[in-house]
Amino acid sequence: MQNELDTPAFRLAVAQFDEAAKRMNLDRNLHQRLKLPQRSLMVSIPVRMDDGRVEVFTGYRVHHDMSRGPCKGGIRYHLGVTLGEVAALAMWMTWKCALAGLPYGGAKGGVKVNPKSLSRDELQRMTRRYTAEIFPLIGPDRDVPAPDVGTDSQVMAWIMDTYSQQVGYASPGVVTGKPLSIGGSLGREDATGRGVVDVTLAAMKHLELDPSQATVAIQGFGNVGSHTARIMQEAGLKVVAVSDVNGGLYNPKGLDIPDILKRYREEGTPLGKIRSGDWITNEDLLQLPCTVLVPAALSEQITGKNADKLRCRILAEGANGPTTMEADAILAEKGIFVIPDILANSGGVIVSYFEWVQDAQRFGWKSKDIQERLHDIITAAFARTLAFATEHRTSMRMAALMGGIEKVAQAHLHRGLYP
Ligand SMILES: NC(=O)C1=CN([C@@H]2O[C@H](COP(=O)(O)OP(=O)(O)OC[C@H]3O[C@@H](n4cnc5c(N)ncnc54)[C@H](O)[C@@H]3O)[C@@H](O)[C@H]2O)C=CC1
Ligand SMILES: O=C(O)CCC(=O)C(=O)O
Repeated sequence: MQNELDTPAFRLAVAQFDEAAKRMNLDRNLHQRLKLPQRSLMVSIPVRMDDGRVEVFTGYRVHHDMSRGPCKGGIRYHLGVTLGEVAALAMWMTWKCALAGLPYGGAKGGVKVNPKSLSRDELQRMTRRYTAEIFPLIGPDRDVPAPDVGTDSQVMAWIMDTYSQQVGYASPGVVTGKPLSIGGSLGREDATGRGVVDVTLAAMKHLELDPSQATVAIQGFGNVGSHTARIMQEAGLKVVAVSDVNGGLYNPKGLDIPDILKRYREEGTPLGKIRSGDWITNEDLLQLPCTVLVPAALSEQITGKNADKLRCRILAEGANGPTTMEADAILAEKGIFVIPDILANSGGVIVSYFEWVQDAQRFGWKSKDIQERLHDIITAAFARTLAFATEHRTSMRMAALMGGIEKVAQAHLHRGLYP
């Protein structure tokens, strides 16, 4: 298995973990165990295509660690999906859930596919077959998937339906990020973006920066990027750049985000045809002068090659694993304040937790309560991480990782597994 795990994302996750484990003097046996997934399932997914052919897709579901509770983590549909990437994302989920104090372990899933190349019927058939193949691993008390890159509430609804058919009753708690009609939660759709804004505002307060004078550039305009843009603007910051896979728009005077959202999301107009700013590449976007840079697309975007060119004051990592370790060292030298992924983007899984609790309670919470509880949990995690980083003179990333790993280590210790 180790050869198949050997991908850039997995190497990054393990290198971060090794560094944190060394600093905290983590038990050697536990270190060896947590370097690898607890279990990984690789599945073949035969799908009848609309033209009658059968195409076989490859999918994965990985459980990194379940010492603290059921596993939790999204499902990614993307051509770049590999076992190593899914395993890295699962490891990050373990630390993320522990850091936020959620009673979960870490998991992730994925299918190597471009979902945009499938018809809606093909996508539904593929999702149902993938669910049937990973059925032995998932369940409300076992492993609870959610949306990630290339998946959304509709995909979660198909998973919930397929799982429910198998067990013979409606089981809303098997996934989060569902439509409201089948047990979804208010506020889950924009939760990751809302959390990014909550921690960005906390960082600005710490750095004594005025939000009304701040500019924001956001790479990625999907679930995380688009809601981050809207909520940043609602909070009084000026969003000067947004992008998707094809490139982005830049306007130093500020973009009209509600108008862009309406045309891009509701009318399907490509970003390049919305003339409210200059057209720039994704590489250009990362190098714009701005107060806050939010990578909200894929991993390893900020590397040893471009980190020196960043001109932001705060890097708020909406994406998972957007920054390599080499880049981290350069950003530290430049004095860029990094809010690491497992903290910055934890709003999604925090509200997923609320959804799972509401499903178990069969009782829906108000939007106001969800936003307040999200704010309380994520800003408390930010404050703990900042206090630890300051006291131990370490980076925010190492402080966040050590905070999460420590809770996982305690769970292993109390359960009598290690040392
Ligand atoms: N959806 C969620 O609740 C959470 C997502 N995340 C992370 O946030 C990131 C984005 O996820 P979502 O917004 O859910 O995905 P999404 O599929 O909704 O959107 C992805 C966006 O990234 C863009 N993109 C893809 N490749 C790109 C590239 N090479 N350069 C620039 N842009 C590119 C796409 O065009 C799209 O706008 C991922 O790293 C994901 O793991 C983290 C926590 C929760
Ligand atoms: O909402 C969830 O359960 C997980 C979201 C996710 O995949 C992530 O935080 O990376």
